[in-house]
Order: sequence, then C-alpha cells, then structure tokens
Amino acid sequence: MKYAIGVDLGTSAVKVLMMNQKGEVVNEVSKAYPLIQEKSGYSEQEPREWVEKTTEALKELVAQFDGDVADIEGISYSGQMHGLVLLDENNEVLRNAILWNDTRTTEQCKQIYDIVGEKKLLEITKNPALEGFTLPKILWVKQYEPEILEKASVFMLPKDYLRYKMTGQIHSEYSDAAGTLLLNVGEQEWSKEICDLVGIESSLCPPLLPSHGLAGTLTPEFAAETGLAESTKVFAGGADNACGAIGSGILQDGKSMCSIGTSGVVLSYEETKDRDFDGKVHYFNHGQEDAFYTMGVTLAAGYSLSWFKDTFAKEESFESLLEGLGDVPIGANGLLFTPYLVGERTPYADAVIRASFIGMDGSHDRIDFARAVIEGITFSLNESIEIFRESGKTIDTIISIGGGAKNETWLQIQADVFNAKIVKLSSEQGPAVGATMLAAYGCGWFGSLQECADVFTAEDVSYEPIPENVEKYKELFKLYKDVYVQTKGLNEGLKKFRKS
Ligand SMILES: Nc1ncnc2c1ncn2[C@@H]1O[C@H](COP(=O)(O)OP(=O)(O)O)[C@@H](O)[C@H]1O
Ligand SMILES: O=C(CO)[C@@H](O)[C@H](O)COP(=O)(O)O
Repeated sequence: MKYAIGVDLGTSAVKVLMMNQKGEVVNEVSKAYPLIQEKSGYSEQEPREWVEKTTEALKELVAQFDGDVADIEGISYSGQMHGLVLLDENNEVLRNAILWNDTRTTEQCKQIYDIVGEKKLLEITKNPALEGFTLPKILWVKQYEPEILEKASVFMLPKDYLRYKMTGQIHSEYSDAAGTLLLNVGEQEWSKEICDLVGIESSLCPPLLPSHGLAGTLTPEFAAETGLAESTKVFAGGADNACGAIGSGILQDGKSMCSIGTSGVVLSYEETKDRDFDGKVHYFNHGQEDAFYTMGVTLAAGYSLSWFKDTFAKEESFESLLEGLGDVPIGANGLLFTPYLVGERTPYADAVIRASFIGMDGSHDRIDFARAVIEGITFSLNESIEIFRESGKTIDTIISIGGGAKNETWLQIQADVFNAKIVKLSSEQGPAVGATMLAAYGCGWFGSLQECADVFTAEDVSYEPIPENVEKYKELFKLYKDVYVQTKGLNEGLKKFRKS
C-alpha cells in the first residue's frame, strides 16, 4: 500500500494529513501558530514558524506511522493565500510575511487603479485591487521599506516558501499566483505588462507549475529531520480554497462550497475564464487543469468566533463555548452581529468598517452572544451567495467544510440562512484532503482529479433547510444588511482612535 501526505498551511495552524491509496485517512497532526497584529489592520506571521511547526507535525506523523516510510510516495500543499514572503539573493527571509487579512494597503490599491486602470486590471487579472492581495503588499514595502524591496530577489506565497524549505526549489503555481494581481489569469502566465506599469522587476515572480506538477524531492536535511525518505516526491499544491474545492469534489459546473476557516468563503466552479461578475467576486485558477472558480470572502469568519472565545472564554473549548447553541431561538433573542473585525471583502471591499453587536439587552447570556456571532458570520457568507444567485447561478446544494463544519447546529443554521441543502463530508479537512489528492494524482494513482475524488471524498450527513426558519432568517438578513450601512460613517469617525 502506498501513502500520500497533504500539508495544509492555514492561518491558525498547519495540519498534516496522511491518506492511503484507498482514500482512507491514516492519521492527522496539527500544530498552531499565532498571528502578529501590531497595529489595527496589520496581520503578519513569521515564515520560520511555518517551517518549524510543519517539521514538528511531519516528524510526529512519521513517528506514529507503522509502515515503511519509502511507501509514502508523495507530498503536496494547500496554503493560506496572498501572503507576501520576500527573499534576498541568498534566499533568506527579509521581513515577516504580510498576510491575506492585513488591510494596511488601501493607498496602494488606489495607486494600482491610477497606474493600471480598473478596466485593464480586471481584463488581465480578472480581479479588482483588494487590500488582501499580494501586489498591494509589494507596493507597500516599496513605499515604506524601500531598502527591503531593493534587497529582494524573489517573492513567494506562504506554502511556496514552505515547499522551497523542504525541496530547495523555488516555484509557485497557478491557483495561488492568481491571488497576487500579477498573473494573467486567462493566459496562465505572469503579466509583464502589470509588473512594468507598477515598476517592479518581473524577475521577482517565481517560475510557475500546475498544482499537480512535480516540484522536486525532499532535501537530505529535511528528510533526516522528519524521518521521511529523500525520494518522496513533492508536488506544487494549491491555494487553500482551490484545494478545499478539490477536497470537496468541486470539479464540475454547478458545484458550490462553503468553507469556514479563519476566513469564510463561498466558492463556485467555473468551466471557463470568461464569465463576467464585474469584479464583485474573486475569479481564480482552480487546482484542476484549465478550470477556474469564483468566490466571495468574509475576512473574519471563524476568526470572529475564535476572537470571541479567546476574549471571553479563553480556557474553554469551542464545544463548551457552544453548548446550548441550539436552544437559543433564531435571532439570538434580538442580538445581531456583523463580523467586520478586520474590515471586509465581499460584498464591501472596506478596510475601515469594524464589527458590531446590535441590540444588547440586560437579559442576554454569553450563549446569546455566541449564537449572534455564528448567525452574523453566516449572514455575511449569504451576501456572497446572493451575488451568485443574482448572476443567474443555481445554488441549491452546498458542501460545507472547515472548522465551522464541526458544529451540527451551525450546519443547520447554514442550511436555513442559505436556503440550500448543506452536505458535510466525512472529513471537514477539505484543503488538506485536496492537497493529498494533488499528491495522489501527481503520483499517477488516478487518471484525473475527478477519479481521485470518487475514491477520496464521501458524504457524511446532509441538512435540509426548514421553511419556517428560512422565513425568519430572511427577515433578519434584511436587518443584518442595514447594520453595514448604518455603522459605516461611525467607523470612519472612530478610525483615528484605533491602535496605530
Ligand atoms: N468545534 C468547533 N465548532 C465550531 N467552530 C469551530 C470548532 N472548532 C474550530 N472552529 C472554528 O474553525 C476555525 C478554524 O478552522 P480551520 O479550518 O482549522 O482554519 P484555518 O484553515 O484558517 O487555520 C476557528 O477559527 C473556529 O472559529
Ligand atoms: O484570503 C483568502 C482567500 O482570498 C483566505 O481564504 C485565505 O486563503 C486564508 O484562508 P484560511 O486560513 O481561512 O483557510
């Protein structure tokens, strides 16, 4: 029996997953790391920490494996998207990575529109200039830390840097490159035109592979440290949402997924590169060859719940925090939450907006707040679903993955708010499963990712929308949408009082 490993380099933790050729999970290990948030709007991590925690996790995975390590044939990756890692000419890290949920770059987004033009940017990259994407981060470093950009010889995305440390080879791949605003998404090549216009060297962009492309094998040092064989094949991998889609079997038109990790994503498969959403949702290359996906993003989805837990119930587990969630009536006894803890992306690209609890009452308990947080996150994701439906897409079944799919009541809330059937798979680790599938496909175990999905993914349970609940949520959703409108001006006024 042969084995493959998927490494999911998430925002809250790295998860390593081993599966066998029959698609059975053999073991999984997870190691957490923190966010560095020095100022309001800033979000960074140390790339060294990703490598250390992945090494520890793989070492543990191998130590617990009772087969022959030479049978672990392939490894691949799923990575948090957009994060900027800059390397000097000796391939040493020049500064902390600036992450996808860092919104310091509003000024640089405006510069991109002024220089490139909104229309051309959309034509080439299929996406608008958003604070979270990589190019605005490069321009921020150019403007505020010019001595660092001068020393940079290449930029990398988070999982690409990890792969480099494991193989000694520098690459990126299409699905993650799509989130940089430097890729010509339709042509699948770096856009020299955009590099020239914004004044960055195109040599900063790493060579590109397809997601299942072979990037190399493990370095002798990495193999020795983890106990893996040097001959283990390492495949490029994909953006976490592309991998989440692969791991959920979103490999054909008409399939949709909701992922609640640190961020929240509603994603839909696209067969072609030319559907027009006018930049309202992201349009990226899939990890499946020559395919695409569109998605809307809530910046602080699972993060809103983990912020709430860390602030008000630090010592407790999510299970204990959410005990009794299903006993609180729809609408959390009159409490509404908007999850704008770090600003928002879809449908409002707004770095200034912040979260609110509306309707606090002396009778509210902690569990009412927890229910309001969960409902607010779900309403926010529903705004992306609304965009898809308004564009003519039918969304009646959604695969739900990520940490948020661990709670049954939340899954029913998703069904009722989205007014769609929610399917939970046997593993909620969609991105890690997708990464493992890329290794399995890369190793030649299957003729296509779809054939692999038929073996590696299985439905566990499904949740149908309850008509009476759907009606109540429709009424609440209208109120929820009004909170953004009503609090936008207040947050602009409060901005100068934030941590800076
Ligand atoms: N038992 C649980 N019930 C509900 N939500 C949970 C539970 N465990 C974790 N979560 C949510 O899942 C999030 C982490 O999901 P995960 O997919 O691991 O994130 P990431 O890939 O961003 O690291 C947490 O922020 C938390 O909100
Ligand atoms: O910015 C995006 C997508 O555009 C995020 O979805 C990141 O890719 C981080 O994902 P998680 O850590 O929440 O899975």
